[in-house]
Amino acid sequence: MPSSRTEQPRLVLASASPRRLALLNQIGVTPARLVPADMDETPEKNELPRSLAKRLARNKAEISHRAVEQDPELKGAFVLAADTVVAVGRRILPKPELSDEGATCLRLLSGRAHRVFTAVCLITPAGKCRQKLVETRVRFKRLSRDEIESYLASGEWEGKAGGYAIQGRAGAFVTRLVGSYTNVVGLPLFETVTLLEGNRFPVSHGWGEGL
Ligand SMILES: Cc1cn([C@H]2C[C@H](O)[C@@H](COP(=O)(O)OP(=O)(O)OP(=O)(O)O)O2)c(=O)[nH]c1=O
Repeated sequence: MPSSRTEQPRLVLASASPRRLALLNQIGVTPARLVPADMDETPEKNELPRSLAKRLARNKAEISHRAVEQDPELKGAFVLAADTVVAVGRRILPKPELSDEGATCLRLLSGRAHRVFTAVCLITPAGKCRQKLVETRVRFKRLSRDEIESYLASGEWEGKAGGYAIQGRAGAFVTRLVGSYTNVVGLPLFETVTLLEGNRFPVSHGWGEGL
């Protein structure tokens, strides 16, 4: 319950991703709590990449919101969730855990353009669900067998959508990017701020005290 007129409303981040937390912190937003949603992220039959991202972001937000509403300390907080999907055409790439799967992703991405979709879902204190879907086009250089091998040895791909992390070594594979860079990392900052501010969660309010 806000006690003074300068008090910021509370935000719960429905994510276990350290990248999402770091991106939120980058814009001066500190979640009151992390309440990740544990759920099956398997695509449905014939599900399109953008539909999958939207469905999963919404489900994550709703699961987390239910837990938040049960918690007297958090009840009434905003809940923010996101889901990132990498696709080549209609083909959805996995979040590989095994190096074979990681190699398949990299061979598929090599020398080609692909799309990264991140859906962001915000549940307001009034229980309204607001979503945005952001698309970024990324092109990779042609990857040699050695480059694929040494990237796999780095382990940076594990559990990342499409089997790479643009914020790490794979940044050097990118020959072209159209759209939001932070969208690829997992949380499109421009659109997230627009979503938050459009729903009465001020973000840039206290920026005078920043860097
Ligand atoms: C393409 C790409 C993805 N990723 C990451 C972002 C996400 O963490 C992950 C995509 O999986 P997600 O299912 O979106 O997120 P997650 O399971 O890691 O976290 P949570 O559901 O708890 O929020 O891949 C990068 O870090 N860099 C990249 O370049």
